[in-house]
Amino acid sequence: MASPKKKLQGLVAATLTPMTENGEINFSVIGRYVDYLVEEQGVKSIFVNGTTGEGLSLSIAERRRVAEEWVTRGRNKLDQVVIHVGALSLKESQELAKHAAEIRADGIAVIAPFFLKPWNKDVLTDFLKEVAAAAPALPFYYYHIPALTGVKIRAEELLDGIQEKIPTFQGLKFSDTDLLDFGQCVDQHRQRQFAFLFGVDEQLLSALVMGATGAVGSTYNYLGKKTNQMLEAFEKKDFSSALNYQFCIQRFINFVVKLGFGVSQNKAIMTLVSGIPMGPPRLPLQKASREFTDNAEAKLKSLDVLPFTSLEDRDVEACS
Ligand SMILES: CC(=O)N[C@@H]([C@@H](O)[C@H](O)[C@H](O)CO)[C@@H](O)CC(=O)C(=O)O
Repeated sequence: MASPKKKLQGLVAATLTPMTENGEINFSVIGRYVDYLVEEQGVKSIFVNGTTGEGLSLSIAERRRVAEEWVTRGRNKLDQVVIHVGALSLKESQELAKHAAEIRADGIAVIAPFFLKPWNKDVLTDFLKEVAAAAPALPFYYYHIPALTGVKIRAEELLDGIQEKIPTFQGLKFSDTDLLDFGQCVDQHRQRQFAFLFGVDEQLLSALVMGATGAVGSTYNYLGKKTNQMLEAFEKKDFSSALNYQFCIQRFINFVVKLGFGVSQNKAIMTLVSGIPMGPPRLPLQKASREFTDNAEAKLKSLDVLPFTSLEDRDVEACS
């Protein structure tokens, strides 16, 4: 059975895939991106080629190169690099899983195939098992994101007996708001040392209470430091501070969600906060508007989350 160097825990940034203005992948900034995550956000693990990374919008050749670049640039700097290898084609998924093992990534994750869909737990498990078998030495994570895949098989149901079928199964990345399902996954498998990684950043505190062992998300690219403060407060059982941090994060996410928030907007915010150009997203996504970026910047300043916020910019919203 695969055993990771150590359990995947804490914050895991779902990385964006930087692109040039003409839509090619901008590999040249990935080294800077790694340093930024580690040094400025205190985030030491990453999840590559997922939703935020537009993994399903990249060609297989691009996905391989992106994975390679993150693994290479992250060596001796990052704790863990998990590669999302989900694809509609089982063969492509297996090729990516094998490749992740060859480049010595720390783990692989897979979403449910979402065009011709598995309609029950056993079929989904069979698909995941075939992918996992292509990388028998790598920890395997199931990436549950029913709102995007349309595959509504409950994670609790899927986890039942999964390690008997997929010996490398190591954990769950749960990008859904159903805390009953999430809580039952934790409750029923606590003794197995699985990683339970929550994927709804604005609700992380509730998931921590349920037993989440870590979190994978888009906003940890630029709100990692703030979210780490929440994790520290939670760890110290300072629930009132933890709640303040969560509310602060929620104020920002709630604000941008109302403006329309997704991968494109995450790219614009990350560019603004880190100074590293993320470029536009790939079609069918469209670049965030200037108006969106200006509004997001003003909100971040009012919450005192931007490194360049001056004291005069602070208002009563600021959360420490
Ligand atoms: C649907 C979606 O993109 N969810 C994000 C969240 O981080 C999300 O952006 C955040 O909670 C704000 O709603 C992550 O779960 C996605 C993710 O981890 C990934 O990119 O693989």
